[in-house]
Amino acid sequence: MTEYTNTKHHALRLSVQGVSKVYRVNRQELAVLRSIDLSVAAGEFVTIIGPSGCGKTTLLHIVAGLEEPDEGAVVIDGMEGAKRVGQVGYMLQQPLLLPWRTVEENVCLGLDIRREPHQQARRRARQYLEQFGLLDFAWHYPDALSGGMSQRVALLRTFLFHSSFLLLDEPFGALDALTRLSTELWLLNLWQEFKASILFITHDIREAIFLSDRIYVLSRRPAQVAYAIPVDLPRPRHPEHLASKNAVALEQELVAYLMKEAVS
Ligand SMILES: Nc1ncnc2c1ncn2[C@@H]1O[C@H](COP(=O)(O)OP(=O)(O)OP(=O)(O)O)[C@@H](O)[C@H]1O
Repeated sequence: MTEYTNTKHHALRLSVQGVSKVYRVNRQELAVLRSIDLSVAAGEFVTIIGPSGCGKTTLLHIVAGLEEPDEGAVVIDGMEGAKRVGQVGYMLQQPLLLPWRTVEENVCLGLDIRREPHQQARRRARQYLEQFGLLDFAWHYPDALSGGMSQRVALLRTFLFHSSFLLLDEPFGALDALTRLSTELWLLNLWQEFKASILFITHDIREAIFLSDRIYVLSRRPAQVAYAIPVDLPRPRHPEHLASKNAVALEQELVAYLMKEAVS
């Protein structure tokens, strides 16, 4: 594993320490995660990439507190065990918008759950809908939205509820290439506006490089951290950064590793 000292960011938001997980199904054991260490610092955008089925979602579930590890610890903002639950926002690949609520009402969902005063919540939602180019859709229902728009609404909802630390599980997997790129740029704007910390899962090497400050590369199951690689590209990111020497070399390194893990 490549050692990496984080100098740009300071406060540690997440520390995963020696996490292992074995599922037991029909008296059979499936070792999924083996001694995973990783961290996310304040304001950092960190991505996990790894072969299909290696245990990425399981790891995110453990961070969120939906599952418990067999060994190891997860510390979020200094809180461990059950205390960490509810400290992060978690968004799945499917946007899961409520079909009976308009876009504005969907974006307000978390604020309503938190019992923020009705008018105040709507004012805030409208401000962000406008700032992030969604105001024209505010009174639409989810079934009238494209896939890319639905993901934007779901992301904005997650940011408004848990603005400071988000877990995103392959949120753009179902989008076509151009929509995906514009939604990635949109997410980076949102991340910078909220100064959030993000732990992101993707299968897509280009996406990992484009978005991240650092990438953790997992081995096949039982997943271990094979590398933790800093992405040495300027911010704010532009699509042309992907053609730079650094990005191309990193992409080749990741492709070679992941192809080897997928076939061997
Ligand atoms: N609750 C569970 N009980 C038993 N096995 C499970 C459970 N959840 C996941 N698994 C198994 O654990 C392995 C890892 O699954 P997981 O979804 O974490 O991988 P992943 O890397 O996110 O997959 P993908 O790349 O397909 O998104 C898979 O073989 C899966 O079938």
